[in-house]
Amino acid sequence: MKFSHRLYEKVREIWEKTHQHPFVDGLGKGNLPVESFIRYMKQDYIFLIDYSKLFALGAVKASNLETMAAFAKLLHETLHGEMELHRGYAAKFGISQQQLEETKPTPTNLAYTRYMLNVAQNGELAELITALLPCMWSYWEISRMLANKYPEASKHSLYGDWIKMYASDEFGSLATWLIELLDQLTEGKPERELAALEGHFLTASRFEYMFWDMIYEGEDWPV
Ligand SMILES: Cc1ncc(CN)c(N)n1
Repeated sequence: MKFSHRLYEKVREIWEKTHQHPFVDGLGKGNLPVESFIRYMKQDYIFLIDYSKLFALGAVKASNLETMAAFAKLLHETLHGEMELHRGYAAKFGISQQQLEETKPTPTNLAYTRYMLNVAQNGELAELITALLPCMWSYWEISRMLANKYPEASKHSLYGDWIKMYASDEFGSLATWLIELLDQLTEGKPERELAALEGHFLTASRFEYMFWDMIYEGEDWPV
């Protein structure tokens, strides 16, 4: 069995629960309150600033030019493709780029990005990938699931662009490239190392669920 299949099985229940989360469902149904989406978009923008750095670290840890170039492409696509989606939404809501950048992270947002950056800085390339992969892979899954479940979802005047971007073949091909690289890197690795990688994938999948939930519940610092 490919290691990515093992990872998928490990987190299947968490991802299914994520698919049913009212925030995610509201994106598909189109009835998510706009204030929740604005809060998400601002938190996600600063999340992506840190997330981009993981790709830069991936280029540092890559062992060949082809892999370096692919991480550089992922970095570019995140800064200029994915984050452009957020800047476009912000402009619609009258939020400036500076206001976006000055958003203060919630506890869950900060904990999630610090966790991934810590793994990326201290671990080898396979660890970096398992920590960042639920982010890309689960968004690709969620958006395709929503597009199938709610055929009108990708035409929604507000949330349609979000669904189209994450369900796109371009986004999917970046996620698939990472999955395939991880499968190559883990071939023949001892069980002790595979279990540690599985642990990163599980933790990041839990954080993905928590990210949706903290927006929905309006999490903030208690003091
Ligand atoms: C929290 C989160 N997770 C995943 C993605 C998809 N890159 C995102 N934009 N934000």
